[in-house]
Amino acid sequence: MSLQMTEEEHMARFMKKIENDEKIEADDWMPDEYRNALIKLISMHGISEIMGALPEKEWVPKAPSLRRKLGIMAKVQDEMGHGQLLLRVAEDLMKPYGKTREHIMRDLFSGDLKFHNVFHMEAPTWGDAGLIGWLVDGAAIISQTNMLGASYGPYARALKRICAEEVFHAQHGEAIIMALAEGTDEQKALVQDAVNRWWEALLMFFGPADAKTTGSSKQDITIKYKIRTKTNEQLRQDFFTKYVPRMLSLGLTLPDETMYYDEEQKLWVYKQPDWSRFKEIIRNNGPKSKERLRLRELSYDNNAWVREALSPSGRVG
Ligand SMILES: CC(C)(COP(=O)(O)OP(=O)(O)OC[C@H]1O[C@@H](n2cnc3c(N)ncnc32)[C@H](O)[C@@H]1OP(=O)(O)O)[C@@H](O)C(=O)NCCC(=O)NCCSC(=O)Cc1ccccc1
Repeated sequence: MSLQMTEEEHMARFMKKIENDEKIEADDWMPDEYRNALIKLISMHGISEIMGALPEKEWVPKAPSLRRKLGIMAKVQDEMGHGQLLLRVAEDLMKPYGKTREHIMRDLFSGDLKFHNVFHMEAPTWGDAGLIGWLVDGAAIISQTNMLGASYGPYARALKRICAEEVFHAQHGEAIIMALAEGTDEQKALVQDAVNRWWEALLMFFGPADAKTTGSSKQDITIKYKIRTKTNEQLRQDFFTKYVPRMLSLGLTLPDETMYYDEEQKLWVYKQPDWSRFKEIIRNNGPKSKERLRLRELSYDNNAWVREALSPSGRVG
């Protein structure tokens, strides 16, 4: 019967499901606009988790104690796991286009698929390693809980597990930052320097407020289809509300002297980051973009034999 339905009837039924908060599953009919928005969002999210493992991976051999080494090693492993989980979700969506995870990886190497701005940045000290866990994972929790009720079932279910693990990651980061913030002057300075270095990248984390910066924005589409509920700017404001008081209570100085909370508007007023720099960074012209992409590509090629052995046509042993 469903084969005889017209495109309009399919669309009406689909929108009814969205309105009723029913989940859309991988094999259900969906409009191209919905599928393409999900592919873009989930492949970018998945690949960012994988690229996101690299800055902290640099700190595994240099962690200051065995306990910290085990903690950061487990986190790196978790992030790679999140990436794999999400790439599987994206792969299912790309089936009608005959594309696989291999294509996502190739798109990353060719520059066609962008990864998250924060993972193009340097992490030169142990303060940066702690700050990534505390504030980058903290920002990730805010953006991802915004999609826990996503209309696309496979993504919502993957996010449930991912968010639960991200909470551990944020606690791991917070523990590192608290230890440094209660330490010597030199240790306190490590945290402040890391905050100064990461502030702009953290503002950029949630994306530009509207399409003026990048020329396109899928916020309207993702909100219309109930993939997310809040806009990029609302998420950024939530981040300030949660973390600015915590940063101040640790004795940290905000790198933006002009920032304040406007009681009337119920909004944080802050200095905009340099959005032209954001565009450059996500075009793989950030401080660590090329080096991390090279590393990713090298390990992808070195491990080709594993994928080959596991493929149905591959030989094992
Ligand atoms: C909220 C936002 C980030 C941005 O909302 P959107 O609806 O996409 O905004 P909009 O359409 O207005 O953007 C216009 C254009 O700009 C692009 N663009 C925007 N922002 C960024 C950006 N920040 N970086 C780079 N590009 C960005 C966007 O793609 C689009 O490109 P186009 O012009 O179409 O080519 C959304 O993508 C999201 O929720 N992602 C899922 C969660 C996720 O990715 N989490 C992070 C990683 S996991 C993590 O952190 C855990 C972890 C921690 C530690 C270590 C390891 C792992």
